[in-house]
Amino acid sequence: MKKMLFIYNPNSGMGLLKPKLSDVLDIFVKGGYEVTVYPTQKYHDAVRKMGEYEEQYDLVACSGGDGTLDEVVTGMMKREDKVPIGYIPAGTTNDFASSLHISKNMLEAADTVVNGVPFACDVGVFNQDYFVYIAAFGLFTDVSYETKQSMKNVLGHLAYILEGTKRIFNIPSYRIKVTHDGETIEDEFIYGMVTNSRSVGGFKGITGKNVVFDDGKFEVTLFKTPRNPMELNEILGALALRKINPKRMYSFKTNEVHFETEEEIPWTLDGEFGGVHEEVVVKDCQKALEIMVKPEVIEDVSEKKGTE
Ligand SMILES: Nc1ncnc2c1ncn2[C@@H]1O[C@H](COP(=O)(O)OP(=O)(O)OP(=O)(O)O)[C@@H](O)[C@H]1O
Repeated sequence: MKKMLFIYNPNSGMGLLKPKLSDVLDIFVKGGYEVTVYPTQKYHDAVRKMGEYEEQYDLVACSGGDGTLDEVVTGMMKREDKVPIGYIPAGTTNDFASSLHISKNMLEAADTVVNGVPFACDVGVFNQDYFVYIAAFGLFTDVSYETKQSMKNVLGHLAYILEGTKRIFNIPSYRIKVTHDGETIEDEFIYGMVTNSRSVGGFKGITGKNVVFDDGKFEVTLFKTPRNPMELNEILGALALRKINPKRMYSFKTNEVHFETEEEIPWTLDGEFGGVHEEVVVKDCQKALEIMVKPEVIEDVSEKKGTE
């Protein structure tokens, strides 16, 4: 029998897993796995568990929100013996799962874990850390004025806060030197994100078109600081239409981008606090990990699309 480690966050988002746990485990066993189950006990526990296990598992499955997936991916990236990851989304937003068409129905997602196919997916390297689908700085990424939920739904709240600041004009702004592909941009920004995702905080389309997850490239979207109400309105308009406005935003694809600031700025990685940094190097580690997906979606999420 094949061996699976199943890590889940009993506290995550909607608490959907608990009533389905027995059925989920049944699907895993019927799928041919002997399962070791581990409910996370505290913050960062999944990373610790990933770093400690000595058994030879054929698959590591996890269930929880983006934070739990991020921890399992981070733990797997640090291991020599990498195996595919299965994911049952149980959080509130689940941007990444929806990008990979992983079902919100727990039992369907459990079926994909054991009967799906491994998809070699890009992983983001952020200085010494890792992320699955978004590294972001700026508004809402400062823990001191952060509520958990607003970190998740970044763009919704970006629009919300900007609406509220129409008159006050006290939006935190950062002067940043951004370098990618031999080009340098120096400007003032209120918000920026490096993504490998089709939706951010439920906002589909804002990270650009033709996003695939194994092309070795991120989408980088940077929002310039508005200097007057008209510029602010242009940003709000772009957010409402989920479209890039090249006058107010920079948008490009790259496999490596550097951010340098004079002051430390707060970042989030996959919706969790990612520390404050003056210098950040983000690299795309192409096809670094395998994630289980439904066979029929490979063509849609992969760069092979259209070239074969
Ligand atoms: N038993 C626990 N008690 C407290 N925190 C935990 C526990 N297990 C995991 N965590 C932490 O909770 C954080 C959030 O986890 P996760 O993303 O799975 O859920 P969520 O935040 O409810 O979901 P979503 O991100 O979709 O809103 C993670 O950083 C994780 O380390």
